[in-house]
Amino acid sequence: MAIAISAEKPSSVETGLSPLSSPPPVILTQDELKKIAAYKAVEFVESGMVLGLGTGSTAKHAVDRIGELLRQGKLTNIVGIPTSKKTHEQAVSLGIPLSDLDSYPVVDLAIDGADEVDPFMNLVKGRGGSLLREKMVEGACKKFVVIVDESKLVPHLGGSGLAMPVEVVPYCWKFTAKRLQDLFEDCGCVAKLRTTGAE
Ligand SMILES: O=C[C@H](O)[C@H](O)[C@H](O)COP(=O)(O)O
Repeated sequence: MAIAISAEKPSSVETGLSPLSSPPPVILTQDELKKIAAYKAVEFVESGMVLGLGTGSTAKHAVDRIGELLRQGKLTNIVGIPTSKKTHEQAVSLGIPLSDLDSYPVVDLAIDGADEVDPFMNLVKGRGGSLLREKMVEGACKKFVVIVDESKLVPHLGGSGLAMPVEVVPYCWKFTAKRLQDLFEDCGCVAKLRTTGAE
């Protein structure tokens, strides 16, 4: 089951009041919108759950919130299964108890961001480099809550015009990149190795 939660910028409202008496418009940053959506998603979390912890700048807010609720004693007995090394480190720093799919092959709820969401809730994920682990953890969950801000909503997958993530094994990656590029050469796609810093 997949649920998408998105936060949209409020549209301006005509009030008929003079500009002097109108409150200033609330302008939320993209990060604030991500945080609002992430906090909403965490409302699905219940004590005792095994949770898939997503990766990325949106999921980070959800993991922060889960850590906060655990610290406050509002959530108890949670087991987190992180979808990346980065999320693992964040969860450890917040004191969230962690495990893996070997010990917990069924995940009650996973919360993660996405790169694109189409009107049918199909997703592009993995642009942050965590595609494989996300697929493993989120493929094992009973409920999947996807948190996105309005910039991720597209009329069709690929609609953002940004790179489509494909995870490959390191062995002969140039060979694989060439094969991939050849598949889509009619569209002028270029296969590029995603790098992080010097890696
Ligand atoms: O590999 C990364 C994940 O799929 C992320 O959930 C996705 O890239 C969205 O990341 P962000 O919330 O930073 O836009």
